[in-house]
Amino acid sequence: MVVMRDVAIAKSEFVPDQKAITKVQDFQELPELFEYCSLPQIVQYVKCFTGPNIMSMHTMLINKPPDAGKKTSRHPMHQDLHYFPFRPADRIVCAWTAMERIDRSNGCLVVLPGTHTGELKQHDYPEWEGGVNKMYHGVRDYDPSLPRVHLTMEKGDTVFFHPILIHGSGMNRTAGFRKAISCHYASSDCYYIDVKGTTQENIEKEVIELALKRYGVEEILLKDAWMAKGRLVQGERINL
Ligand SMILES: CCCCCCCCCC(=O)SCCNC(=O)CCNC(=O)[C@H](O)C(C)(C)COP(=O)(O)OP(=O)(O)OC[C@H]1O[C@@H](n2cnc3c(N)ncnc32)[C@H](O)[C@@H]1OP(=O)(O)O
Ligand SMILES: O=C(O)CCC(=O)C(=O)O
Repeated sequence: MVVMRDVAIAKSEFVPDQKAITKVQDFQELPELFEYCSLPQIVQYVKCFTGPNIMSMHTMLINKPPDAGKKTSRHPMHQDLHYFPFRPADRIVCAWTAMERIDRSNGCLVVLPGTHTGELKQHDYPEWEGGVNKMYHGVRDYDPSLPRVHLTMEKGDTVFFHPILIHGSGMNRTAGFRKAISCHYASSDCYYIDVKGTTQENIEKEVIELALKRYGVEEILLKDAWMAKGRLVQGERINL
């Protein structure tokens, strides 16, 4: 399990540590949370994208904190495929469930409809004055005049979205922590790719640096991190 803190409050001496937590990732070893990934209400839709052999690849309990005044609670516009060294993209889907009412005031999801039919684009850190969270890359060039849809959701509402869809989330202007739970699924028939020489090289480099710093692991590729995180939800584990 990885606990992530908001860059603007991680080092604050005025904010208690647990109040800086912006998400808990990789909860696949925690049975109560992992139950979300096999809920029939979710899986019945997931399998329309993945087919019968379903793997959970990435899990998150997102706890977007009240913004500390630097707008770091925003999540830059991105395509999730940037982080994934497996294909095909059409066999990957994210389920994202609101754990309370979420609207523009507490930083709802923002999507650019139709962009899932495009290509994976170059991602880099956005040049934000107040700083940006580590490993929060943003899509470099997209048409800012494309229509945006803000997803207002009630508690328990779930969206399912494609990994090439350009999306992000806004600033939390409220005093509460905005909570959502999500799982990225893929068909176990998907296959790993080598990201060397692709736009994904920059995220692989960061993951390698993090693995060395945190776990002392020297020889690792992006796909090794994903192989270790993936769990079979239903069907047969084939490639992933
Ligand atoms: C490849 C990542 C997997 C995500 C795949 C997801 C695909 C789905 C779509 C998305 O979610 S897109 C966004 C994907 N990115 C992330 O989810 C970012 C996840 N980030 C983290 O989990 C943590 O921020 C991270 C593990 C990278 C923190 O790493 P560290 O181990 O370096 O943090 P640590 O708590 O040990 O603190 C080390 C230093 O960083 C600082 N720090 C802590 N949190 C930070 C933060 N959020 N940003 C920048 N700096 C941070 C901290 O103050 C400290 O500073 P000093 O070294 O100066 O003492
Ligand atoms: O929950 C959020 O604020 C954004 C989540 C997101 O963009 C993602 O999981 O890819």
